[in-house]
Amino acid sequence: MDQVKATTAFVASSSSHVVVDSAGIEKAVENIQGKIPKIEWDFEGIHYFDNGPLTVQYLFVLDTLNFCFWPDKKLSYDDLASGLKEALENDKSVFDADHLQKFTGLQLRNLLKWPRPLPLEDERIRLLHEVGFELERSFGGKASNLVQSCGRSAAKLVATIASHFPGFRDHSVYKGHQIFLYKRAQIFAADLYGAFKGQGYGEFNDISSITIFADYIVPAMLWKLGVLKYSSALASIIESNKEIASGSEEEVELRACSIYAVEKMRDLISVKLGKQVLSVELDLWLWAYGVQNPSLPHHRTLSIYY
Ligand SMILES: Nc1nc2c(c(CN[C@H]3C=C[C@H](O)[C@@H]3O)cn2[C@@H]2O[C@H](COP(=O)(O)O)[C@@H](O)[C@H]2O)c(=O)[nH]1
Repeated sequence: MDQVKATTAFVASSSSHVVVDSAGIEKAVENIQGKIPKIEWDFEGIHYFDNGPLTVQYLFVLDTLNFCFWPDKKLSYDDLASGLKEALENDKSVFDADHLQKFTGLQLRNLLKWPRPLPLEDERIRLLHEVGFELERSFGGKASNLVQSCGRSAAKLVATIASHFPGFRDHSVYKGHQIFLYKRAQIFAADLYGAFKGQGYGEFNDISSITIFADYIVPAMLWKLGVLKYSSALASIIESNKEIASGSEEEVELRACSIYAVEKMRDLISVKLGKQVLSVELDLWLWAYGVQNPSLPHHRTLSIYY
């Protein structure tokens, strides 16, 4: 996690298209007035939960596929979470490692009851195969063993996932430097923490080391709050729904500056309000408000990472 914090700080200090506005941060923190709106994990009531290892398997599959919904105007994260939940309720073996290795695009589509190909469907299938294969090879087929092997450390969980599963290596090269963002690996740790309410598979002694999950909703919310400012060229690209290339300076800045800005918000909350807040809590607040504002323009990048 130190790499995520250090490298995103480097982007924020070198950025050309996005500015992290300290006055905007001050204002956002003042407006919070000591109360970070408390959002319940699963506030939408769409996730599978049985308090056991099958929930861990469900969340790992969910976060393997937790990216790029926007190219289909109707598809959202909720369709994925609730579709996978229903599939698991109908067949408890659906996400067994041997099944994951054999999934086809059509099967995944049918499982989610989606009438047309999913965005980046071939990549989704490749990633399911990769996860099934590596879970079987190194963790007895079970995501719960992967979690248990990390001894209640969220940072170790993120590092272990990144080292075993290439599809989770959410890195970019920016102005010659490697930048670490790890959205889906971190959100898996946060989902465990949220679903199991910090107990059992969700107990981590270092949950405060996790940063926000740099997707396309949180940057849009930070922009709306005045925490992020865009160059006029970037603002017009986002407002006109033009695609931004994966790995471009603009894309890396949007994501990295979001992580850095929320870390700065945490620091300021600690100094001004004497409270320690988790990035997980700030992320859920920002994301929940962001998705409830569908008119909020967000950047569009074809990516398997978010
Ligand atoms: N930063 C952040 N990004 C998140 C989530 C979640 C869902 N987390 C669940 C966990 C607990 C809650 O109960 C949530 O339901 C999805 N995303 C991202 O949003 C985008 C989808 O948007 P749209 O196309 O409108 O559905 C896409 O990039 C997706 O990867 C989050 O929590 N934080």
